[in-house]
Amino acid sequence: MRVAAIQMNSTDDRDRNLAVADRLVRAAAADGAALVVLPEKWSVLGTPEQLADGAEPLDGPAISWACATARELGIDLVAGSIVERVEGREKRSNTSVHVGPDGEIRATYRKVHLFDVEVGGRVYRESDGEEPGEQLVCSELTAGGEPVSLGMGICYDLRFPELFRILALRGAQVVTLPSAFTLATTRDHWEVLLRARAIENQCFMVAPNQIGVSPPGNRSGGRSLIVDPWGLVLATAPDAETHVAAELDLARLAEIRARLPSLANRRPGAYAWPKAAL
Ligand SMILES: O=C(O)CNC(=O)[C@H](CS)NC(=O)CCC(=O)C(=O)O
Repeated sequence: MRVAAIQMNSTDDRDRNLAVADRLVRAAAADGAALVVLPEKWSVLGTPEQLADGAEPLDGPAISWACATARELGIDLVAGSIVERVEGREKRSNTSVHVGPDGEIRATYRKVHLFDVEVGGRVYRESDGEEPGEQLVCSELTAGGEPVSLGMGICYDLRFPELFRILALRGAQVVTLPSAFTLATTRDHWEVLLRARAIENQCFMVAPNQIGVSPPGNRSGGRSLIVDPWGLVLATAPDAETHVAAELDLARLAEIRARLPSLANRRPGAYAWPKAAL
């Protein structure tokens, strides 16, 4: 199965972002990708006010475009994450949407771990405007007539290995991680964490990142990556708005899990912390 990660420099200009996404998703499909993944907040990225203004429901312009485009191109499209406005709720969600080749929404995952962090001289308080999701999500797609289990994470989730372990135990073979990782943490943590999650859970990681400056001057680090279950980097994006693609060999995944059965060798019975220590 050929997959692609789309790297973007999204801004608060939704029309501009949709036009770039449209061009890059079409290029990825023309390059043979059957699964294409957009980055975090690809449709609108900006100040908290701009994010609030750019929020939309799942039948708004961004996901409507994603459904029509996935159907037209006959691809599975993980429409990164968008800032989702939910009827009857004050705060928004950071929501990743899997659309199938028939243009139907297959799964939605709302980011569980929100980014309330000081890094690179800036303060991020994602929870001011957004509400965390309360459940982990695996979706499914079909490649060469075989079902493929798709685990869904978003950006800062990458720092919580338990999320990926649980997705792997539920059967995830390919994990998508749309991101807007900061420049500082892309430099020092991004590749290490992605390769670790791939190695320890023996799954493919498809991780498109934002690149460059977005309002009000936040910097994202690019280096969108596709990693295999042995931890090898199959593709890295250069510093540009572009797509990168790689062929995922699912037979290799099965072989790695059979020969180095660390998932099967877990000892959950020994992991219960002694009650006396709590
Ligand atoms: O940067 C922006 O403008 C927008 N960023 C985002 O939307 C999100 C939430 S603020 N970024 C992350 O989760 C970064 C995680 C991260 O960078 C890490 O864990 O190191």
